[in-house]
Amino acid sequence: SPTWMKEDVTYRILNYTPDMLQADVEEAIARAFQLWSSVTPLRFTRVYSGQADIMISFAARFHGDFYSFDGPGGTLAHAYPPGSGIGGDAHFDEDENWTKFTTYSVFVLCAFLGYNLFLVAAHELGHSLGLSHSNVFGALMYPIYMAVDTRNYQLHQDDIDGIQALYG
Ligand SMILES: CC(C)C[C@H](C(=O)NO)C(=O)N[C@@H](CC(N)=O)C(=O)NCc1cccc(N)c1
Ligand SMILES: [Zn+2]
Repeated sequence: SPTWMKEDVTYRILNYTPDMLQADVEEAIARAFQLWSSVTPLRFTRVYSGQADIMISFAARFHGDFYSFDGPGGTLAHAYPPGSGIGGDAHFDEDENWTKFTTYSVFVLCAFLGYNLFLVAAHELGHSLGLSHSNVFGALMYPIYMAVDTRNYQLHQDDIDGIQALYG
């Protein structure tokens, strides 16, 4: 599978979801990148203009590529494997409710607040780095989202093995 042929990879946040504070979006994305940089030689640098390797955006329905989003639920986001142009880019479905909380958060009394952006971003960035889905239940790259406590989230060994097979 394709990988970035360099250790320094740039990313740019093109727009924001109205569901969260911009600072919380930026922190969720930065923490998601840190998960992967902590187990690879990769370094991620945020840029604020021009072309970045990984362009991050929120959009709904048709958004200019061949994979339109589907409204609330269903597909939450998608990301392209490493490459030029759209390669590496990650798109998040704006019709989802994005949050920094998880159902384990003390702030959540009962209602399901939505999808944790850090968790989904960590999964999507796995794709942006070249990982495909895992069949290991509990792995970050498992195809189905599971709300877990994200306060001190650790990559599953399967995720570490996968990314180190590409960049170790
Ligand atoms: C065929 C793909 C475009 C599906 C899409 C996905 O895998 N994106 O990476 C997706 O949004 N899958 C949903 C499946 C679902 N609605 O349960 C998902 O939760 N993926 C994100 C995710 C986030 C965090 C953890 C895990 N394991 C999966
Ligand atoms: Zn996925």
